[in-house]
Amino acid sequence: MTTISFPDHRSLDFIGLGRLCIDLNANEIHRPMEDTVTFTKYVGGSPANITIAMAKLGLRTGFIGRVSDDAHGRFITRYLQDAGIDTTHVIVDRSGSVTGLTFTEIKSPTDCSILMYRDNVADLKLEPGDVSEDYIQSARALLISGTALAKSPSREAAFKAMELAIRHGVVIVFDIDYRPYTWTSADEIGTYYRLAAEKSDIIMGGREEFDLIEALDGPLMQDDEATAKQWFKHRAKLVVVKRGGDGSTAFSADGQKHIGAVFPAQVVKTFGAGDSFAGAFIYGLMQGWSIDRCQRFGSASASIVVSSHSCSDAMPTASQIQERIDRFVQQGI
Ligand SMILES: Nc1ncnc2c1ncn2[C@@H]1O[C@H](COP(=O)(O)OP(=O)(O)OP(=O)(O)O)[C@@H](O)[C@H]1O
Ligand SMILES: O=C(O)C[C@@H](O)[C@H](O)C(=O)CO
Repeated sequence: MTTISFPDHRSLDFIGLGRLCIDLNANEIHRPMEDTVTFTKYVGGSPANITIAMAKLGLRTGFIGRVSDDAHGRFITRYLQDAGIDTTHVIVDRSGSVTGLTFTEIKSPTDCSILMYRDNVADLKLEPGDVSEDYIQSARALLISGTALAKSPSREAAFKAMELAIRHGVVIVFDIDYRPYTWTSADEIGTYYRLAAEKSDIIMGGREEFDLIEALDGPLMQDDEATAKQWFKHRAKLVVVKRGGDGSTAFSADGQKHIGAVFPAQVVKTFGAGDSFAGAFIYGLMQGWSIDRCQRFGSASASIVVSSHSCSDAMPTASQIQERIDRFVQQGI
């Protein structure tokens, strides 16, 4: 079994890098956003959600990012601190930037969409000088979310963080996290995502996200096995293809394929599944669990979060996840 070897004797388990935003989730659901009057505010941003998930699971976490110099930035920083996440490298951006906003529309449990306001956002103002070698070196794992590659100087900051992580044996988790905003062309997307994927130990994404970054490889791709082989040529030890309500497939470099099942849920909204899955899955890897157990843990976590109104707030503890697994085992699922 391919296990991921995380370095020991580090002061942090996990550092997230990139998007620190705000989710505004519709309160009046089962209708189009035009008919929504009120929203509930949560911390958002995929890397923030995943880091919050890791903190809720009891890991020692930190974050490298920029927040806006206003009440939204202060809200985010305070929330991270309250969650036990180190914010010594969360920087207040003083260029007049704003916090990215994600409005969510919940038309039905299976028809959800997000509307993102991302002009002049603070998270993409992250600079290479914000990335400290000592800080990177203090972690067992570093999460890079693909949207951090969408624009300079965040792009260069992310690549610097990856180079430092490689230098110091920090495991790089690359969540493709494709969001169409900010990117200018398919070639730009392919170029930077591929460069990042080639440096990463663990790559996670949806089938369509892998197709997007593998476009250069032509029609041969769109096949999970081919995708895994493609990235095993580089540094990857684990490639996870997420397929929504159809579960996930994890490929390990030793040639094994692991099918992850889905835990039934009373779905409120579908988004947040990937971030909760990722947090619990990586947590399991850091415990030295088998990949099958990590997938179960990730799927159970996702089933909790898709049954909730929020993403970040709803991230569960390890006992909550295990309780859900135990309940389904007792029910023979
Ligand atoms: N409707 C659902 N019910 C239960 N579990 C789900 C559901 N949708 C997704 N999951 C679980 O979450 C995992 C990841 O979901 P998905 O593939 O949607 O990730 P994603 O596209 O990154 O999600 P997000 O919408 O957060 O970006 C799946 O492999 C599955 O285990
Ligand atoms: O990643 C984003 O910017 C949006 C998230 O905050 C939101 O919770 C979501 O869509 C998670 O999948």
